[in-house]
Amino acid sequence: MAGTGKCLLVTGPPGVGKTTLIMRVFDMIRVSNPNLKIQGFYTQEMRERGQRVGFQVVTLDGRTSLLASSTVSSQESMTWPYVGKYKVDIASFESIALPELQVKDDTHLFIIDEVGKMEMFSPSFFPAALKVLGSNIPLLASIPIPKFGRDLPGAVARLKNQPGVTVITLSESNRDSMKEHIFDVFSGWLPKQ
Ligand SMILES: Nc1ncnc2c1ncn2[C@@H]1O[C@H](COP(=O)(O)OP(=O)(O)OP(=O)(O)O)[C@@H](O)[C@H]1O
Repeated sequence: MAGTGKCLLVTGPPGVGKTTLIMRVFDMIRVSNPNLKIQGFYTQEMRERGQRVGFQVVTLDGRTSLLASSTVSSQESMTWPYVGKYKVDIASFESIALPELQVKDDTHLFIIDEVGKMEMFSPSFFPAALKVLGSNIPLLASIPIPKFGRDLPGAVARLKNQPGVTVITLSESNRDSMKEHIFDVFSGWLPKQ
């Protein structure tokens, strides 16, 4: 790994606003220069009748795929790993996330929300994220801090320690000012219109 990455890593407890922040910054960047080629995905809750029933991955151009579900009961899902009450559909996640992490000559920015426990069940995901980091293409990513202070998986902790990675810890009091700060940092890294 060359360690030349231009990466901001947003961390914070569940629900503090990581996805919201990243999507707001994404919108600001897109408006500032609509010609940028931005790859990546964000992770979104799935709700039915007010209850959370799973998570899906959404690409930045709006395609969706299942990440994990508490209601799936097919034969196929018998072997899927559990995180809490959710079964992780690794194949579905990989089908949409891995192509987004392909480093291409004309990519300006990667967004990965999030590098979490469910995503880490894919053996190909973390190596792909490290490749993005080593590509010197700017990267905005999020990593959750687990609720009960358990250690992050080793690989995730490693990402935080890569050279070129700046960690931003989000709280309710700094999340609005961080939006401007992160946008400013990326504006300095990205081509102007
Ligand atoms: N700056 C903000 N002002 C007001 N509400 C916010 C803000 N950021 C997030 N929220 C609200 O907080 C809730 C959680 O936000 P979000 O999903 O972005 O958090 P998260 O840190 O990504 O959560 P998770 O770790 O579970 O993925 C949402 O309902 C969102 O509308």
